[in-house]
Amino acid sequence: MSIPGLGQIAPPQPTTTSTTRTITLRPFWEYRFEVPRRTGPTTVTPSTTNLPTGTTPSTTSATTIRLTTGKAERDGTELALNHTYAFPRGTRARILTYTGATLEVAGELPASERVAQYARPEDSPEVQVLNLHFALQEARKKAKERSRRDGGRPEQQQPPPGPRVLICGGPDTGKTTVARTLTGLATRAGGQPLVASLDPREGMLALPGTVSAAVFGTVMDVEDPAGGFGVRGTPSSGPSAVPVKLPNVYYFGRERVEEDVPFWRTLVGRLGGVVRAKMAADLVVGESGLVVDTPPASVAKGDIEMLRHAMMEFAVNIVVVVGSPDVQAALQKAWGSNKTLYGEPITFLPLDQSDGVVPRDYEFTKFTREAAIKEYFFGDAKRTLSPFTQSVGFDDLVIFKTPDDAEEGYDNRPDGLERAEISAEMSHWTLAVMNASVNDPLETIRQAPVMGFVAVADVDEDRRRLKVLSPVSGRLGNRPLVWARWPEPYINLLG
Ligand SMILES: Nc1ncnc2c1ncn2[C@@H]1O[C@H](COP(=O)(O)OP(=O)(O)OP(=O)(O)O)[C@@H](O)[C@H]1O
Repeated sequence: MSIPGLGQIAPPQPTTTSTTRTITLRPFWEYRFEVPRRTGPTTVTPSTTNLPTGTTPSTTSATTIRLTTGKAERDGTELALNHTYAFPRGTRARILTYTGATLEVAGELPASERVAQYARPEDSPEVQVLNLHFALQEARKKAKERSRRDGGRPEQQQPPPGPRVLICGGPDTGKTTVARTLTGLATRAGGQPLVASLDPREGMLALPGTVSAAVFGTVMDVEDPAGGFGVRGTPSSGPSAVPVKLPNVYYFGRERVEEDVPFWRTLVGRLGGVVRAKMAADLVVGESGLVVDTPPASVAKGDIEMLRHAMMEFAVNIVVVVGSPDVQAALQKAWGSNKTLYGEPITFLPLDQSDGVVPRDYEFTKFTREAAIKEYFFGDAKRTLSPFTQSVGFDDLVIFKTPDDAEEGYDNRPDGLERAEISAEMSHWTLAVMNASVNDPLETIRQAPVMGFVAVADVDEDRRRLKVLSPVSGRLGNRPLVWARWPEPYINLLG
């Protein structure tokens, strides 16, 4: 991927080698790959696979995959036959087939690749996910029957909506992949499920540091490094490969929930309200239900209470615990005998962790975070966006910041914001533009939905002016901006 104006993305190297290979997948086999993060020599991890060799020079800067026969999908979203999909740098993904398929893999050699082979379909961890999907489809069918039969009742007696599923488990167990797959499969079956992401490290359809929810009523972008949950799925000033989703986004501004548990709980409460309203307002959305992706949980760290809070706010009636029996046991003990606000029992389902899940290290998550920020402002290889650059006087902007943790009394401050003095320290940070007025109480501003993000390209303290990049044009002065602690300013966007 090479985006004009971004100095830190290395240009394609003419010396890069590529292979054009044919990969044959039997039913339930998966082709797993990672596109290199940088250009340069790459090595392929040897494996017990049917990966052929054969090298031809190429300048293509991404790995491409074409489905040439059969049917295959990426996390629930089908690949079109004979369409060439280009996967950008840093993509880690798998292409799975239920019935057998042939893929043509070309372009840059993946940094690692293997074919996961299963002697019998039931050996694949995906069978459990598929069975769960079918069970959810049954529940959606019943919700539809109920809402057609009892939908006209007064609000308090409304029937329960479709299944509300919370996906949880330890770190790197494949939670987001399961959430994405269930969403893709539901959308493919004609549903319009709501999806909520409560993990601020990832940021669904938004920059990292946020929690968000959106209706997934249309197909997801197979080429998105985040498999359809990334920033390219959100409205922008450019065209989009697939219809965009309209997320409700709240800015947490920190990496981990434990850094400010009360504020995370507040935002989850707000998101829960949005989700309940959307389910009540739209029959198809209500019947399709909800999928909630959660931050990694550890019993030792006391995260059970965090999950319990999310279960309550979203009236969850199915809890899927991926690869973490201890989390399941603790949740069931704490919450197993409770009922949802619709009076339904709560079902706990264990799922095996797929052996394909790759733990992500610091460098990888930093790369994906940077890539998401760049993509938000500049687009991707297929869709170049031109961010609007404006020079603004210090006195024309109202910026608030979260005070340092060390500050006295911080824990007791209900608003958690203070007016920021603009300084060179703000250079290269992204700021959230809040859907509030600069005159609103600080608490209201901090909990307001996010309209979008801007990046501070430069601060000229002598002239008291800032250079600000925004995805669209428009005056910023009447909207409060929030400068939080995360994501940190790794990159100079104007290079
Ligand atoms: N079957 C698979 N084949 C190949 N890669 C996979 C597979 N399942 C998951 N991955 C990859 O493993 C990584 C971790 O998966 P995922 O994000 O689903 O885990 P998670 O439990 O949500 O992580 P976290 O604890 O950080 O929230 C991702 O890069 C994902 O694309």
